[in-house]
Amino acid sequence: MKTVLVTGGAGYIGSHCCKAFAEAGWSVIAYDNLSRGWRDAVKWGPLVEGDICDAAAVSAALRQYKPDVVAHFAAYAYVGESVERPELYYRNNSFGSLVLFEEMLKVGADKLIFSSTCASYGVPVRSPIDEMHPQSPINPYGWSKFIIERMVDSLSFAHGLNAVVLRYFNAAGCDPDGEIGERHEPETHVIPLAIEAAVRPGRIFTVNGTDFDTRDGTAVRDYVHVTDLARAHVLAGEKLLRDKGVDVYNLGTGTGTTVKELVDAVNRASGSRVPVAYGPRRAGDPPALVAAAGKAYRELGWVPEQSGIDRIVETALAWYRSR
Ligand SMILES: NC(=O)c1ccc[n+]([C@@H]2O[C@H](COP(=O)([O-])OP(=O)(O)OC[C@H]3O[C@@H](n4cnc5c(N)ncnc54)[C@H](O)[C@@H]3O)[C@@H](O)[C@H]2O)c1
Ligand SMILES: O=c1ccn([C@@H]2O[C@H](COP(=O)(O)OP(=O)(O)O[C@H]3O[C@H](CO)[C@@H](O)[C@H](O)[C@H]3O)[C@@H](O)[C@H]2O)c(=O)[nH]1
Repeated sequence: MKTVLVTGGAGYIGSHCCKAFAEAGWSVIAYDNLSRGWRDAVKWGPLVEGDICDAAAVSAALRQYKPDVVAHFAAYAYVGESVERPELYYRNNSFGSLVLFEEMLKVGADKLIFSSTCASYGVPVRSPIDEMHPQSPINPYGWSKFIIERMVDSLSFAHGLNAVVLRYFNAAGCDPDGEIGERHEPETHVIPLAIEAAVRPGRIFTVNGTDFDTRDGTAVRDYVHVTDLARAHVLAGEKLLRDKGVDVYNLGTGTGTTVKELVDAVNRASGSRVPVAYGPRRAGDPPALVAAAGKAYRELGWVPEQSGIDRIVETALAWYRSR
């Protein structure tokens, strides 16, 4: 049986990946400091409570569990917060990743799956965005991830680190079995906030910006179901067991959805109307991010199966109601 150590395994995407790896027959260890994760989201193996910035704790976990693959999700991931407090992002994400990678190399753990982001592209110069698109982030979160990607390249060249870098577009939806879901505190993500406004009396959903150069003036994102993302990690893990080097894949669907279209989808799924207000753009938000993900389809054999916007909203709403 192969073992994967999942940093950030108590978080939203990390916990869904723990489930996918366990279902594929892997032994799963979650490594998380619970700063933004949830103890009860760790259900498919032990939780090691530790910080990626703590070299001794990382080293102890690697030595104890000897993972075949490390899947590295642990990070802060709010675009808006990163604009206000960039130092948090460079320390926790960029420095923390360096500590993790150094400790991995010291113990000979040389296979990494890294959670990168379409936020590393910045404002696209062409769309859909393929992996060769220039990376020029417009927020510190995107830069913190860009820096980690460059570290991965350099450590691969110098020390033989092998990696699959996955640039996710917008993770969305929840486990269709309802075992885990999207939980951020504070919640800043568009789908849970729109659902909350639809379901809880008195809540109003604010559209951030109506003057983007998009089909209805609101921002376009490529929403991809978290369960589809999770499956891509298992395929990436299997690839790492076969191949050496560094490979980069976009994970998205190729279909963009505007904020207004999302609100329509939440209206359809919930049977009520989201009360909407219109506000200014949020700092650091690109107008449109849509993936060209053909490389992942071709090379990993990954096909998104649950990423239609209605299915995403349906699973997110079911999770919300179950709580
Ligand atoms: N949510 C998205 O749409 C999206 C898109 C692209 C990339 N990503 C990336 O995917 C990863 C997971 O995102 P998420 O939405 O699940 O976030 P999340 O906040 O739900 O999960 C992150 C987890 O990492 C843990 N963590 C943070 N700092 C840590 C540290 N120093 N040491 C140990 N654990 C730490 C948190 O406690 C949390 O459980 C992140 O790397 C994020 O940048 C997310
Ligand atoms: O109440 C809200 C919340 C969000 N939005 C807008 O909806 C879009 C999507 O926002 P959000 O759900 O916060 O996602 P992103 O800001 O795109 O960031 C997510 O997706 C990125 C990839 O695009 C990841 O890297 C980040 O970690 C993840 O938080 C943006 O235009 C937001 O301004 C609103 O209009 N109203």
